[in-house]
Amino acid sequence: MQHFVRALRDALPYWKYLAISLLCSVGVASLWSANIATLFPILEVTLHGESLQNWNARRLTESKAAAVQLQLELDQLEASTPPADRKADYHFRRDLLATQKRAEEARAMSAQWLGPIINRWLPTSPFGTVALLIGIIVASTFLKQVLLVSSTLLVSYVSNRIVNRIRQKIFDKAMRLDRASYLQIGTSGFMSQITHATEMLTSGITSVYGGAVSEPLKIIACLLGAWCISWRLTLFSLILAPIVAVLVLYLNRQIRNISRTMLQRSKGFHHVLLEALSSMLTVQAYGREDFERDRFKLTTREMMGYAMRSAFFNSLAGPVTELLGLSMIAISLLVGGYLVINQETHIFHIRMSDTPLSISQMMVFFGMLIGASDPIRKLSGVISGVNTGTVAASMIYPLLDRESLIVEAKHPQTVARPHGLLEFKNITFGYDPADPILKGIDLTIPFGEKLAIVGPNGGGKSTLISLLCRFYDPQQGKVLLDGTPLTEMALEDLRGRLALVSQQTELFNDSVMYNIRYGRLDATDAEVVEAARKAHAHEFISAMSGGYQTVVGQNGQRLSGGQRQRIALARAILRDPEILILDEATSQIDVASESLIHDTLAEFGRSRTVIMITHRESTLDLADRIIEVSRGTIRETDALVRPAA
Ligand SMILES: Nc1ncnc2c1ncn2[C@@H]1O[C@H](COP(=O)(O)OP(=O)(O)OP(=O)(O)O)[C@@H](O)[C@H]1O
Repeated sequence: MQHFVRALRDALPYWKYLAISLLCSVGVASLWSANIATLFPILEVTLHGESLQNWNARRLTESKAAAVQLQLELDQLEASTPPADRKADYHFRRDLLATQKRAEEARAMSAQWLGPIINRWLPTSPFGTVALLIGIIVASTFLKQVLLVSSTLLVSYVSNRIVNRIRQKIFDKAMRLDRASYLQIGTSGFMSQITHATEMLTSGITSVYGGAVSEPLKIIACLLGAWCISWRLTLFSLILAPIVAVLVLYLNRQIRNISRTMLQRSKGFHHVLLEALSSMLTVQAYGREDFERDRFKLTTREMMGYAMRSAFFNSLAGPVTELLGLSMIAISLLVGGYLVINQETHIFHIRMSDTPLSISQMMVFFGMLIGASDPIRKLSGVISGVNTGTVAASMIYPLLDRESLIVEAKHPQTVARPHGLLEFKNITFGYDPADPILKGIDLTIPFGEKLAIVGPNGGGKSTLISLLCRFYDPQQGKVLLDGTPLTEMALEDLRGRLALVSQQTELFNDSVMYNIRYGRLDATDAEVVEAARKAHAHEFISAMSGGYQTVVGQNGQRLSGGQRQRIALARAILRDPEILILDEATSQIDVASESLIHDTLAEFGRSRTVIMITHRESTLDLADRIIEVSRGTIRETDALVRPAA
């Protein structure tokens, strides 16, 4: 719940909108009960066929006379001496007379107060009065709807603003989180949070700032109206409320549990969806369409099962809360009917009213309870909204609070541009610290060197590069640029010096121009073309019908593997980095093109450090030095791997 409260607190910057919405809700609630209260004069006028002026004057006279009469009775009673065995009756009667006298005095006072208003503003004919009151009801209903729409729009605006901000924060978190944590949550985890969880949160916030304020206000306004007629009867009619509250609490817990499970399963649902759609080639090549369809069907069926359970408990919430409304009305109908028919003030020796209730009072009392039962029913929707919001917030906020394991330096140090020396000092690192991949690595790379890294699959070559990019920090030892640990440099500064062309070429589903320019966003078209020329990509790009505006498809799937690699290389060249990292970056490029690219790299590499991970012997020709990474250790070797001349 505390996370949901945080989401609600996020609305504080929009307090003006919420304050206006609250005022609208107060207006709606007041008009809601006022409309019902207007029934009273209509009934009085219709039942007695007299004008309101007469009715009020009669009420004033009758109440004054009744108060005088009650005072007389009270005086007589107090003058008498009660027998010893009737003392309780004596006190009861005296209290009753005193209360009734006070009630009649209050009624006389209200009639006196209302008199000038009624005389001045209301028509004198009974029908004119009824017509005017109906006109007032219609106008106030219209005003109530305007206030309702305004309040709904304001609350929707605020909840959508909050949720947009939260979506943005989750996205930012995905961008800034360290790689280990990112992989742990997974793309599907982030997708489910950004889509499903935030949607649930919107519904929760809207419920609280919308229904959780306006519906209870309506209930309070109506119960207050009923309270004014008979507070004892109002309390009596609420006798079943505690039982209903226990049932609602039980349903709440069920709905919350199901919502939590649904949200967790939605991650699996996104996972299956993402995996199947992004690996379509493998799915189709292996004829696994039915297999994937079944997998998807299973997750959707599972989701549907939970959705049905959620619908079941949510649909129960309506009848349960309606039970409260119904019980209120049924009890008050029974008791009220008895009191009015017999013109009594007590039932089963329990006092329900000070003076016997009139038919009009009883009708308005019922009207108030019926008026309260509708928002009580709607409250069930609010409760389920709050539940789903609570669950969503309990998933979202821990993610937002998650700190990246890659900590930004508080006081970043500056390193010369270009740097002079890159060092890996006594590096030990494992994705699982108990199982190190790199063990006590020492490596020094002077600026301008072209270093080739070779070694068996899984030896730790890419891992070494990940440490240089600070995707991970080593458990032991340091990576240093000119003696400054990378952990003490600004991350932006460090990564601004690097360009990585990784094994899995990642391209965006946009134009070739966009993909190359991603290396340096302010590059001109001419610079992009120049970079493409250096990567020997210009020829094939120009040959395409759209040229540089050709859209490459999702992850560049409309291009060949070698073409994708050349675009990625152009992007890295455009970045003009201090350290160019090529992780099997030319593995799919044909031999003729590769030798041309090597010429480019030889030229381009003169003013920067180039680190090449490669299994290709031809690439080794470019290197000034070759090292082998195997089983977590490095071996510096020239003769071992360099092919014989
Ligand atoms: N994110 C990760 N989480 C856990 N283990 C990982 C992760 N990435 C790599 N590994 C493991 O670390 C080891 C080294 O992997 P790495 O990618 O560094 O090898 P490599 O030398 O680059 O291999 P290749 O030549 O096949 O690219 C492997 O055993 C791999 O299973």
